[in-house]
Amino acid sequence: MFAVSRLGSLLRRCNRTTIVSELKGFSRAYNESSLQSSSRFSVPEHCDRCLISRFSSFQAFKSLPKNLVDHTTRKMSTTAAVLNSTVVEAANSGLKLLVTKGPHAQKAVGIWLFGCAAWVFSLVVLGGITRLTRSGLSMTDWKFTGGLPPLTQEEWVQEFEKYQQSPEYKRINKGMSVEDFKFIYWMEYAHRMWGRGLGLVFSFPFAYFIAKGYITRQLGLRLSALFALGAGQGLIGWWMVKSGLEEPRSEWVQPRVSPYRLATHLTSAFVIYCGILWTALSVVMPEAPSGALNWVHGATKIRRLALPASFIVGLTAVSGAYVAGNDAGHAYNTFPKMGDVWIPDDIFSMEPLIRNFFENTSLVQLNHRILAMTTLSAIGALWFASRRIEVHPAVQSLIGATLGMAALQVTLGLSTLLMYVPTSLASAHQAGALTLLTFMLLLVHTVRKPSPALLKSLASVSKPSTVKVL
Ligand code: HEM
Repeated sequence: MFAVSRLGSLLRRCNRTTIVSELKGFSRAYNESSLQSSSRFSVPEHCDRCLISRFSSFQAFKSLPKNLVDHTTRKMSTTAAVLNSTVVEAANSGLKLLVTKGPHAQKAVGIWLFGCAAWVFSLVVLGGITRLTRSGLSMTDWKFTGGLPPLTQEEWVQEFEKYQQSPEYKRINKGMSVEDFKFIYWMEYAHRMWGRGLGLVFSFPFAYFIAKGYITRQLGLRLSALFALGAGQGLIGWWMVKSGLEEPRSEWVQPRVSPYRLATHLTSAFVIYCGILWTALSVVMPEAPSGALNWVHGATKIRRLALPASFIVGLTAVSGAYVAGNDAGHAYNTFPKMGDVWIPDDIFSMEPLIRNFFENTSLVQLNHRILAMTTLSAIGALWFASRRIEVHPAVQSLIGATLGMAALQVTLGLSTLLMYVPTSLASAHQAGALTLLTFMLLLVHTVRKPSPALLKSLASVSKPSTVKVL
């Protein structure tokens, strides 16, 4: 790594005198370097090769003594070979690569999976806006493969007539015009089609990569499970919408989807998102980034704190789904007190007791507040503890960024509540929850257990400071 970065700066500066002196140092450094015995598992093999060929064909070197250039090139090739054989060794001794056929395949599959994760992210946000603009109950039927929207005025009128039979029209939107109906219909239609689009964007490249032989059995099984979850998500979505098309229990109750089904739909979306993102990270980063052995020990300590913190973030997000599902954000629009009190007196007014946790506006909101504050404290504690732990600087920065995101998310949640749930803030708060989950996932992935091969090789390096960071 030392050599590659030296060469990189050499190529950038391109000044002949500097090049000559750099080259001499470069060559000397190679001879003396402990690099050949150090390990570096995720070596981008193609980069080494590409640098070597760039090095030997670089115009400015043509006028340099041939033996110097040849010597350095030979040394570089040897080092690359040593490093790459370490990769193979690592693979043979426990490092499981999810993608075969080299770095090009790894990159292609990684880009595809990160793209799919971004698609799911946007789908969740679009779903949130659909709910917040009360558009989610505008389509009164569902086909697995979808269908064309109404194209003529006559078809729009027919579709509108179907909507007029729904409890939402009768109790909330009575008197709505066809033009207004078109808006809510298009919102829901876009959400459904975006979901189906994900199915295509996921399955076609998946089939292609399988045909090319890039996907290992383990990755294939994992992605098939995620695909099944995605298909199931469509069914859950319709199961949720159906509950909103049924007549409410009493005439005083506003028609809305079941909070249980909404929470299931949202939680499943979070699980799919995290599953794809984790897999994408594992594809492009098959080995935990390490460095010196003491950083690996530090990472273990961070992992012990980060895992429970991630669990609390997940729980807070699910509790948020119940706040949304019960429209609980429209009550107690004050903070830190709920109205004039700290704890409303009706938090256990429903029978049986357990129902209060999922259906009682007061308790649902109180739970979300408590969990949100616990999340912020847990991440704050993680940040504080990490300052005393010797760990890779990138992990340190990631923890700082996660704490910043948690603070932003709490601010967004408070603003959503205090401003009576405007669509813009509420959907930013929802996107914030996903972003916070992304940070936590990235952190847990970065500090995951290194492979036995990496541990062994780090332990064999006597001077940690000579091991370069990737
Ligand atoms: C780390 C902290 C937090 C996380 C991870 C989080 C997560 C979530 C999630 C996932 C939702 C559901 C969004 C949707 O489906 O539209 C939600 C809704 C909500 N959250 Fe939070 N939240 C946090 C903090 C807070 C705080 C501190 C408050 C205010 C006291 C708050 C108030 C709300 C409200 C009012 C809603 C309902 C918005 C709606 O009806 O769309 N949240 N939260």
